[in-house]
Amino acid sequence: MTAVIQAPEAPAAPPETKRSGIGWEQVRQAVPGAVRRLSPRHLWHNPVMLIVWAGAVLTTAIAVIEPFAGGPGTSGGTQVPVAFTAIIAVWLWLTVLFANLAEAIAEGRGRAQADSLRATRTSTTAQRVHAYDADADAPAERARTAAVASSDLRLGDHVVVTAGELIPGDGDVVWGVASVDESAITGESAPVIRESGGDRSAVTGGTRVLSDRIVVRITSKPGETFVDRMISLVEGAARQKTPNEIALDILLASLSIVFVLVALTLNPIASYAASPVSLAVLIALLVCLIPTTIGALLSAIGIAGMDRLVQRGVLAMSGRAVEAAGDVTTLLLDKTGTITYGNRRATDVVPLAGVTREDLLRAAALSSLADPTPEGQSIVELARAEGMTLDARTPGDVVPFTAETRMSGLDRPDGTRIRKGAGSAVRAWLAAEGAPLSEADAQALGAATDAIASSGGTPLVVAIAAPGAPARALGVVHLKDVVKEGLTERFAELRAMGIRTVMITGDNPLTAAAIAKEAGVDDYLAEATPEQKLALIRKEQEGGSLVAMTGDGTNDAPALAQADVGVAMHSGTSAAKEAGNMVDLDSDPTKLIDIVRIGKQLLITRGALTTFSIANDVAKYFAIIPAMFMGVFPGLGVLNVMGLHSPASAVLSAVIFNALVIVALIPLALKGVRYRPVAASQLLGRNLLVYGLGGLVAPFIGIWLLDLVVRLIPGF
Ligand SMILES: Nc1ncnc2c1ncn2[C@@H]1O[C@H](COP(=O)(O)OP(=O)(O)OP(=O)(O)O)[C@@H](O)[C@H]1O
Ligand SMILES: [K+]
Ligand SMILES: [Mg+2]
Repeated sequence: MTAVIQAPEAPAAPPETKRSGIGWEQVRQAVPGAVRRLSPRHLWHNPVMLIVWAGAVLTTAIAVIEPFAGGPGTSGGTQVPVAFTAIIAVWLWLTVLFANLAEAIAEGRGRAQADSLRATRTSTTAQRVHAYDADADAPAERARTAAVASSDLRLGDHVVVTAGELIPGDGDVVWGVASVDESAITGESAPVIRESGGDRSAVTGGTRVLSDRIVVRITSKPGETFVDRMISLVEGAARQKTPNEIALDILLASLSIVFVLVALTLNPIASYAASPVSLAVLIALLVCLIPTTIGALLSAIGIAGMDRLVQRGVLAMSGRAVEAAGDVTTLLLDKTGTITYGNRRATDVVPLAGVTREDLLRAAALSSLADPTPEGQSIVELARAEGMTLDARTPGDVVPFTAETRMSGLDRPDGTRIRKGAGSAVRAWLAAEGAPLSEADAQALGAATDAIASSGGTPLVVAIAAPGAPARALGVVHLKDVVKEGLTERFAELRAMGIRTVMITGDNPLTAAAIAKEAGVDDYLAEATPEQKLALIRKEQEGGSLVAMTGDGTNDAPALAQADVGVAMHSGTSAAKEAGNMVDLDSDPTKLIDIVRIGKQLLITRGALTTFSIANDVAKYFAIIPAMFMGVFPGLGVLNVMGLHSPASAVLSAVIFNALVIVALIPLALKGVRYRPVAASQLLGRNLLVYGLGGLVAPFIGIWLLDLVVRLIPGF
């Protein structure tokens, strides 16, 4: 492994996907695919290889006709060996084959994983809800269900899934909480919690419910599920060229055309002194000069980059996102569930003067009975744990929590209205009710919320407006959350990569500051609404930054869609997963370090091999031209520094070298060049030195060695 950076808790990849080098078995399995790709239909997308293919066809035709037209004759004034054209033709075909092999091996790496994913798509029976019985206590009991095949489920259907059953399709949990075994998809054997109301509501078809019972709303059609997308991703079927790849392709094609012209001008020059160079030699020379190395490996590099991400448990929906990750300068992270574990729970209540602890807790719990968020449910649990009895029926009109209002509540049938939420939101509500806080209350409330916030907790202020009495604040609920371990070191690594981390949260500035300090992020934005998150990303992008964002909530979705790299947590809501262009199966926000490293590695590998390829081609020109014409222009013999045996052996050696270089570089293309988090300029300098200089020197040594062997062939 070249990985300099390793996740402290590296997730276990499914066993069949644990692989680093290339085995013979992999090569053997790729050969049929490589042969199939010899059809021009497939090569159409690869202009450089298409030229080689056309050259191979032409040379083959010449080799077939030659014997009837009186042998190969002379080329550039020298006698050409009898088998010359045929051998060149064989090596040109091999050149195309090697290029195809690179791509086929790269694609083959995902096949085993695709097969095991396909196994999760087996049809199951789903308990589809067709009616509700309003008198039953809990939603799962109210549901009247009928068994249908999972393939018959439609968007918006509700299904009940009970412990031991497979979840029949992708969806969001709308009622209940369950532990789910997602190992079929993530390879991670520890069960995960999926629950309604919060940011951990998405479930995936083919995973198994281990405990309890949930109601799931189906969010994807059969055939368009997450697993379907995952399969086409790991198989590379959905792969499209990125704009960068297209640009590079155009550059390589233009270079090839220049070399076609160079090859064509050889004859008018040579013919002053001798008979023209044969067509087979011209084609061989052309293939040596055009950038075949990078042309052969370009798509394999892209596929391998995607594959490396899959190995780390990240599904990239586009190659473009992977490339963007390599250039990311700013990383925005959601606080709750991303930097913290995300199960914000009520641990305590702080009543204001003149309010009993019991009154405060009862009001908070009443307003939370119909609040499905984990925060709301935890308040009910706290009240029950303290011995309070609460009627479970929804008592009045629910005011649901939204990220915009930062508040939720209940309007009871007797006219009492209870609100709980962020301090600023509840204060504004009180003011709107015509009962702003008294000086003393404001001070006491401020002290209580500040104390909770500076410890990193989230304070929820509770207020009540009973009929006939002025509205008033009752006190504060303390929601506690825990910062994930090991974040500080990982953010430091990001800093070393030149990436600024910014935490964005809907929470108040004090809590945000405390958590930001504890987690070690560079900056934070507090009390951010979804619109502000979006605006922040736009602002960063306008300033020229490439922005990555990780998030899990529905309120993160617009920002995830706007970010250049939007990494949705697999545990998050369906909306978040739809909006982003990557999904992290392990729901680990620091995975972005791996994503950035893999993106950078992809860009560097492509750059390094392009440099090598072009340097190589230039060197080949100077390596073989002197040998080719030494018979005609004896002066050129001086330049034949390697003492190549004959023009024919020089050309053949160069063609063979050109083909073998592709094979030699397949492992590097698939594995990626080494990456360390150093300054970009340093990296560029080092790569130019290694791959540029290496590319210049390698042909001289390689062709010289091959010539020693080729000269043993009779006639050469
Ligand atoms: N169930 C709830 N009822 C009332 N108020 C809530 C509830 N949940 C959260 N709040 C308040 O709303 C604020 C915003 O919460 P929200 O979960 O939307 O933040 P966010 O934008 O997702 O940011 P982050 O997830 O990073 O904390 C919280 O800080 C809290 O004060
Ligand atoms: K070449
Ligand atoms: Mg959130």
